[in-house]
Amino acid sequence: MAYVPIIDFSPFLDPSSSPEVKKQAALEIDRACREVGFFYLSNHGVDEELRQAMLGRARTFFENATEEEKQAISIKPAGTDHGDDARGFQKVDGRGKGAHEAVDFFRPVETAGPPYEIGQGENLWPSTPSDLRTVSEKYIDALFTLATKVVQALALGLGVDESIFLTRIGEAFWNLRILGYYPKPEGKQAGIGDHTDFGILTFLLTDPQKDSLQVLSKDGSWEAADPIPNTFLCNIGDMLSKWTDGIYKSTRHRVLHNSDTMRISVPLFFDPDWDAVISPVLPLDRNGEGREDEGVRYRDKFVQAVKYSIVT
Ligand SMILES: O=C(O)CCC(=O)C(=O)O
Ligand SMILES: [Fe+2]
Repeated sequence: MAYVPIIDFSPFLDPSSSPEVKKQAALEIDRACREVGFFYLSNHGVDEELRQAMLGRARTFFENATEEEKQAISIKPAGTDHGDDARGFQKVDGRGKGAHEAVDFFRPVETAGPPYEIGQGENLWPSTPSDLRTVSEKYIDALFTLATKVVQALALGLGVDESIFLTRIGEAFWNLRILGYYPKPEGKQAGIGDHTDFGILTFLLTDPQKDSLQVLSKDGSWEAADPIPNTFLCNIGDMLSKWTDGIYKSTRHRVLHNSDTMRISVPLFFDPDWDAVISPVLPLDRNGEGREDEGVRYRDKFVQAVKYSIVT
């Protein structure tokens, strides 16, 4: 029995499903969030052709982009030139953590720059492949629709008024990342060091390779989270953990990639609005108003994440 549960999301997409059926599915998600922090979502409504197009474009980038092109779109320090410390290409050499290459794109933020503050610059789209941007934008749109529905399902499972969540994700800050794990980098481990994601929910799309991603279980063992066809692997980020006063866990995970083939993955991080303040909505006797004094402004969390390089 796999450690991470599979959740059938169709009750939330089928307009004819009864409130009881929806509630049942919401409670299944709730349980996965409390106990594991990860779940596979099946029957999620995102077109398989679009998912494969997204994955395929990411692979084309890592297989074909030249070093010059990677250099041209590499992340530059905020405040200099057009840099913002966050958007663009990076080669992570590992140093005991895990070697990989990544390109990060973020929701555009209204900004006065250049020069730009952290995270507030322009996306640096590569020209290989030439339609990476159009495919990504279509993919992000589809994921946005899905993520909003998942957040509604979370509210239902928690018994919280969904507007508390929806008013803070109307312009949710997203981060689309394309990742390439090259096989057997010399003297290094291909992968990503263990970490938690820091937003609300991550929707992971990967190629079919197994034995790469691992999830830390409650009893301290690392459990495989291998891809399951036609599903998204979803996990909880720190902001959702904060929102639920730690009842939902942002679970640590890592990638150790040892095969001879390059592995491609595409996480979409779905985060709160850039300026949203996230404070605990639980327990419910607080009327879901949250404790503003304990609130975290998402953009401050983001800046901190970039500064201390938890943007892995
Ligand atoms: O590549 C993966 O499977 C996971 C990537 C990940 O955890 C991340 O980028 O935060
Ligand atoms: Fe992650």
